Amino acid sequence: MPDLNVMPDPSLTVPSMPTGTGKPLSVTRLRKTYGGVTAVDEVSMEIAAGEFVTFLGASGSGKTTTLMMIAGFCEPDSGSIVVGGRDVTRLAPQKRGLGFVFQQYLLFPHMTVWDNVAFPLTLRGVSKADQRRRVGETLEMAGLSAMARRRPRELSGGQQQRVALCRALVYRPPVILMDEPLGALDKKLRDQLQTEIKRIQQELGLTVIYVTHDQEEALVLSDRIAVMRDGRIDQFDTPQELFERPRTPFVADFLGAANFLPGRLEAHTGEITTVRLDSGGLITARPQAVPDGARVRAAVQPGRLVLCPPDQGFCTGTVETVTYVGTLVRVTVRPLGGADTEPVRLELPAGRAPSFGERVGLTADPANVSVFPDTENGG
Ligand SMILES: Nc1ncnc2c1ncn2[C@@H]1O[C@H](COP(=O)(O)OP(=O)(O)OP(=O)(O)O)[C@@H](O)[C@H]1O
Repeated sequence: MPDLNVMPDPSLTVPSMPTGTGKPLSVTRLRKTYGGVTAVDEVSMEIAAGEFVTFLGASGSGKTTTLMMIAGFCEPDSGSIVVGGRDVTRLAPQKRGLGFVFQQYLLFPHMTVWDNVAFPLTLRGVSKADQRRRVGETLEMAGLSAMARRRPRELSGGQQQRVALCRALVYRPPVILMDEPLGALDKKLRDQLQTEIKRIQQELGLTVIYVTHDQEEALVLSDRIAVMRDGRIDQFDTPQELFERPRTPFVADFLGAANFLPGRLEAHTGEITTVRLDSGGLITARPQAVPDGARVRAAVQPGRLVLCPPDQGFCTGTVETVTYVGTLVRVTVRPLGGADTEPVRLELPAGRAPSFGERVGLTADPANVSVFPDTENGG
């Protein structure tokens, strides 16, 4: 039974946090080396107030180092960080006023949920009355009001992570930094908390910088994603742009496990680029600044390919595998003839699945086909 004397007055728990609390953040030519390793290499980005930005990349691509420099836990070799117009590059972490949520919840085990969430306010000398109001409304927003008197060990992993989120939100930082905050949770809980994080971020207009190596998570949460590789940003764009207009083969592959079809650039006509594939067919793509005759790779996501009658698309082949994954079906097609016999991967609605062994044609809207120089093969 909770001690009702210390429970917040319900009249004070009506959510009243102002929206639009987030501030813009700009990072200019941030660089960090460790011995001979360049962890972060001249990273620059402008993040708008209220934007949800994710650093996405493989292990070792520099995501955490970039975030830690923004947080102030890691000193950059050069470059600057400006939050809401204030240069914070040389400030100690606690002077930057940013919020953090990490994979490890780092809650105080001996304190109740309420006290854990109130802690940043106590540190900042916020009055008791204000603390009650802010902690109350923050817990309510995260659906934790009923657990205010529990200690962390009496909570599930997901609930503990929500408490950690509340603790970061309670003092309304202008920017919240999150490093794989859902990394330790199972898939179902991750999905649930993703929705909650997004809801709270939108409700409050928070600026969030989020680190993950999980592309699905990045796509669900982000207004924009910075795809990182070897300490640099390959592309910083909306999820849609990254999918539809990947600027590098790495982005095309990392986001959508693209098919890369080797060939030679045949012609540019108006808004269309034509590539003669090694498998014999012609594929049309978005215009690209690649010279005629160059070796190229035409990239197309499995979900952007469409079946057509044999001999009518850019490729004709035989259905090699058909795998149902929920409402989708994954299909591989082995192209007939030509030098290129790599199977092509498709993702189709389950109702449109072809049969094993069927002969099919493949086509794609040119707007969904990217062309990249094939640097390994003379492009
Ligand atoms: N304290 C350190 N000392 C030496 N090298 C480091 C240090 N921290 C990071 N690095 C190196 O810097 C590079 C970038 O590391 P970082 O942790 O930023 O990558 P990441 O993308 O966050 O990876 P992960 O997803 O595995 O956390 C890696 O090559 C890493 O080994």
